[in-house]
Amino acid sequence: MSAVFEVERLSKAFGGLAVTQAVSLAMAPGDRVALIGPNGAGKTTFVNLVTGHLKPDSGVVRIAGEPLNGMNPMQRVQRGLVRSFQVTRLFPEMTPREHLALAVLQRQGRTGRLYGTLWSMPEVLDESEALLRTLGLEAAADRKVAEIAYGQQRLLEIAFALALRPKVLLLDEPAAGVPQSETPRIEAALAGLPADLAVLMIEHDMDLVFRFAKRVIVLAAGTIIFDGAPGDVTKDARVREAYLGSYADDRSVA
Ligand SMILES: Nc1ncnc2c1ncn2[C@@H]1O[C@H](COP(=O)(O)OP(=O)(O)OP(=O)(O)O)[C@@H](O)[C@H]1O
Repeated sequence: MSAVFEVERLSKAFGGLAVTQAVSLAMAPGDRVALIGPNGAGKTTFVNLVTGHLKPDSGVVRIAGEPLNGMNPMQRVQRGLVRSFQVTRLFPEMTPREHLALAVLQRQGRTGRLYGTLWSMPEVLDESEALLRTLGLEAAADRKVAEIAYGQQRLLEIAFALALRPKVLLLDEPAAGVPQSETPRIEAALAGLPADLAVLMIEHDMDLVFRFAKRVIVLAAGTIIFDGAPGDVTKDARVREAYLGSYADDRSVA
């Protein structure tokens, strides 16, 4: 299948520090990829380059064949490249239903008209309702975000991203900080993501990586040192040295 997301020789240095070094990858619709690597490997910088929050020194990012060079983050969202909204960017006084309605309006380019007309737009409300149901957020739908559980806030991040109808979804540690009792719901939400969506998840929790990803990319010191099947990643000598040594040993004992 042809690539929906392509990164070609993306590079970025901060002063003398080369943080992203000629990184290339391609993903097809439906791919489930985990991006892992030690602290400081350059994962966040890579995502910021891709989303347009940072300007690369060189390289190209394409969505469905279209180069995104020079586009700002919002233009990239409109092309289908969506990073899951961060909890810290949710509005504490607004409800999940209101967030999702706003996301749908944003996608439709109608954010100028807010509350007065929002509640008389049945198609916006129906879509919000469907997302609330998909993510299991019905019970929290009309409570203030500040008052709902952290796990529900993280589910809302995913719902918000889906309301933007991404082709490529970048997820940043979707279960981090979530109490163990709530993680099964996050994992269920990940398992239920649209089948044709390409998902790139940055994750430190290797158990979650192994349950979610069909392919693992390891970044170390700004370069990709492994890109392959989850079953092979813990056997790879460079990966063991750079990152996963102790985890791999634990698994081989288990
Ligand atoms: N704006 C910046 N200016 C200078 N150096 C930076 C900047 N942003 C990141 N760095 C450096 O780039 C390197 C990669 O950082 P980055 O945050 O991308 O790594 P990471 O893999 O996301 O790490 P973590 O897993 O800890 O979040 C680090 O050495 C960091 O100090």
